[in-house]
Amino acid sequence: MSKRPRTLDAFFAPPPAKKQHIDPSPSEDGKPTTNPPLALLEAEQQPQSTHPTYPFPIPHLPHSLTSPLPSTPTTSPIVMNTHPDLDILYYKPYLPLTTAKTLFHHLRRSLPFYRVKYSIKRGALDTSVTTPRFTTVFGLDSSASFCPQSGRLLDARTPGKPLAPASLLAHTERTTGANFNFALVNYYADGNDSIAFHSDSEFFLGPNPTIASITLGSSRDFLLKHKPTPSHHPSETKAMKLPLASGDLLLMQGRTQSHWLHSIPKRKGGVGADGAGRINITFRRALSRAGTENYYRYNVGDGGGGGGGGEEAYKWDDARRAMVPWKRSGGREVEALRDGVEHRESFPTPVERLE
Ligand SMILES: O=C(O)CCC(=O)C(=O)O
Ligand SMILES: [Fe+2]
Repeated sequence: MSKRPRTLDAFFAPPPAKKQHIDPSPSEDGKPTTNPPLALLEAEQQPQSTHPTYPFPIPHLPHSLTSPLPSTPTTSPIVMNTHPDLDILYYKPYLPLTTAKTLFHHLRRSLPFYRVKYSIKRGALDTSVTTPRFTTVFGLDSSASFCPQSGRLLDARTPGKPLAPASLLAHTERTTGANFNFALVNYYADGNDSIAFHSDSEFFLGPNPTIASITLGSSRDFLLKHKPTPSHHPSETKAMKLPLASGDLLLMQGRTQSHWLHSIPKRKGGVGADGAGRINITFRRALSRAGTENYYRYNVGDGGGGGGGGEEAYKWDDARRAMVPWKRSGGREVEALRDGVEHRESFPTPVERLE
């Protein structure tokens, strides 16, 4: 077992040693291309990372995915700052199309996802909510680390290692000038999967957080509207629509989270024309342990970094072309889950999201 706490870096970092090289197949014009099947094949041959609380082995990104990320951004962003309080940079595209496609298939195939169930108070009533999309999360706030033996979260007094520089994360940090320590991953399998209007203005992200949001796979509409104001500004009622496409990056910053709401509405007609689902990665920076606990609770459920257990994991099944419940095995997982039960009770009241 690894002695090093492995979180975001374990997934996004390139593997430590290049064991073998598979030449990418040439395209018609003779230039090498990143070919998805080859890249996936390559991924299967990479050493796998482990994480004591995650707790499944996860393949590293294939080299063919890390090498095409240039050291400087290739496109200038569209600046969206003429509406009140809106401060968005829209990189369209941010990743080359073939890279985005390969990354989509790699992530969908490799990651365990969850459909987290939780309860919220509506008036006096406890209402049970099932998140209407698949989610998972990687990362730790800057005050926390994982104990590799027990899977517990350790507090600030325990020396934790900073996240290692990693390919997609580092590229996004270089592009945006921001620093991140979390990646939330959403998978919208079809048009019924969605996220309701909300803002990511959680206190543990600090005031005016910067959030980088990457789209992979199918396009989906992203709606933005201003939060209610005393003057009933028109942007409260007429939502702005951005058709986010594979490889796009949206950087939300400044007063965007404190003053605007965003959503991915359900879409009639199921999946997009390309027949695939959509993966969304958001990079964020949590400033306190409350961030770690909240993100794991709401994106992995009680099987995640905070301990607990019981949330069902799903994995992509190539033959059935669907997410199917994943039957896990292995002693380490059971140990982490058992260990987490008592720890779960020490959670602070989580920040709730309305679906
Ligand atoms: O899928 C998206 O583009 C948005 C996801 C989102 O808003 C969130 O996870 O907070
Ligand atoms: Fe959001």
